[in-house]
Amino acid sequence: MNEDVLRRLGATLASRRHADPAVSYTAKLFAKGPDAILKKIGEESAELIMAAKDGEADHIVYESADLLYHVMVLLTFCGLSIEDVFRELHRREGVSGIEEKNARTAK
Ligand SMILES: N=c1c2ncn([C@@H]3O[C@H](COP(=O)(O)OP(=O)(O)OP(=O)(O)O)[C@@H](O)[C@H]3O)c2ncn1[C@@H]1O[C@H](COP(=O)(O)O)[C@@H](O)[C@H]1O
Repeated sequence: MNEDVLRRLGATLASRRHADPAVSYTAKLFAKGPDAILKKIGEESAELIMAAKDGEADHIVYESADLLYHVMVLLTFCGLSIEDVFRELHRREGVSGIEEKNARTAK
């Protein structure tokens, strides 16, 4: 569970890079290219916002999973992995939100 499920999903998505778009939704997205993946992220974000407005827990979880999946597809397409995101989240663990905000505005 936890990080492992995202690692396994990442490995599955990487294996879809050269898969048949007729049998893999991920391969279909890869074949369509970055604009199609970004469009899906926009749509899924909007669906999550609507679910949150409705306030039904199962729906929020369902739409969050859809969005996470599409973000994972984007990371894979960009040659990145969830490990890169984990590293960034681990870096932030020891930093308060205000410190992080100050560091960003100083850039
Ligand atoms: N987690 C997911 C996942 N979440 C969402 N989706 C797809 O994303 C779609 C999002 O649905 P929408 O509601 O936006 O609408 P839709 O009309 O179905 O999608 P579009 O045709 O509009 O793009 C779903 O219908 C699924 O096809 C996913 N597809 C795959 N996975 C994982 O990826 C693995 C590999 O999948 P394939 O590449 O299909 O083998 C699977 O085993 C799963 O673990």
